[in-house]
Amino acid sequence: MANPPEYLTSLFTSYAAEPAETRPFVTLTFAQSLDGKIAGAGGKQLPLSGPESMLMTHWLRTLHDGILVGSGTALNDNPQLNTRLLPPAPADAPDRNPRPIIIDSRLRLPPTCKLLNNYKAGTGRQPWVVSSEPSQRDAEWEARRDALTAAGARVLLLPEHSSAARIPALLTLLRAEGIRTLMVEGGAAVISAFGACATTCVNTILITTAPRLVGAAGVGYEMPEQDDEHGFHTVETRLVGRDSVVALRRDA
Ligand SMILES: NC(=O)C1=CN([C@@H]2O[C@H](COP(=O)(O)OP(=O)(O)OC[C@H]3O[C@@H](n4cnc5c(N)ncnc54)[C@H](O)[C@@H]3O)[C@@H](O)[C@H]2O)C=CC1
Ligand SMILES: Nc1nc(O)c(N)c(N[C@@H]2O[C@H](COP(=O)(O)O)[C@@H](O)[C@H]2O)n1
Repeated sequence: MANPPEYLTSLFTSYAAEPAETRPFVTLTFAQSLDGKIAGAGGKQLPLSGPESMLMTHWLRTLHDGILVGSGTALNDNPQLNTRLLPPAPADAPDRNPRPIIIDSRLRLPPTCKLLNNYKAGTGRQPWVVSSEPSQRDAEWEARRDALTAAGARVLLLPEHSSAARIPALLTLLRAEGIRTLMVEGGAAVISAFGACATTCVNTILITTAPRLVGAAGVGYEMPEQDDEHGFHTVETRLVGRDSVVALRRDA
């Protein structure tokens, strides 16, 4: 298959061509177990998606300008967030990899991480690391900022906000930097933060559910109760390999 499956492109064609001026279109997406866990005990990274739905996730990545994870995921999983599972594209085709974006208030991302190594090797876009300038001079934060910049990252600064205002401010910043479509992959704190403002900040929620149980010690996430009148409605339900994929869209 040389292009994303039609059921994925059709989720976005109706609106992603005309992004709002002030915020990107946001797709919140992750894989979970039947009992709603996204990782194992102690945050152990789990291969929840089967090969077919993992491939789908890589196609989904091609449909977004940016791919965002929190620093917890970046540290725990050392992810690549690229499209390496896809069949090779023609040499003259545009880069299909989305821009990796890490929310990292304390700048904990290691300069030796795979995202920066891939960028240096030409197999990934330059990672953007979004932080907030400390309220007082902080030599450690400055040293980490300088080390990340020297390793190739771009550090973007978000003004300090209350926790409820941070996601809207982040989206405004990313849209001003040219991100029109944003795929949010996790982890638990980031999913919960986007979930809390989903009715204004998220356009599509796409959840892959794998047929396994992780148990109570696994890592879960929080979502607010869905409001039938103003909430999301189901636009896709399908089996992808052994996993079920459900997509919800927020009413315009
Ligand atoms: N199954 C799946 O699809 C996925 C699973 N995971 C799993 O999730 C776990 C990591 O989750 P967490 O530890 O919760 O880390 P996280 O990836 O959610 O990152 C938490 C960090 O993100 C930043 N952050 C979060 N919310 C913010 C907000 N509202 N404003 C500003 N900054 C904010 C902060 O720096 C915070 O320390 C790992 O076990 C990983 O394997 C991660 C991604 C996808
Ligand atoms: N779709 C999906 N299925 C799973 O089973 C997963 N564990 C994840 N995790 C997310 O993907 C990131 C890893 O990406 P790379 O393979 O390194 O490109 C991981 O950090 C999570 O964000 N996703």
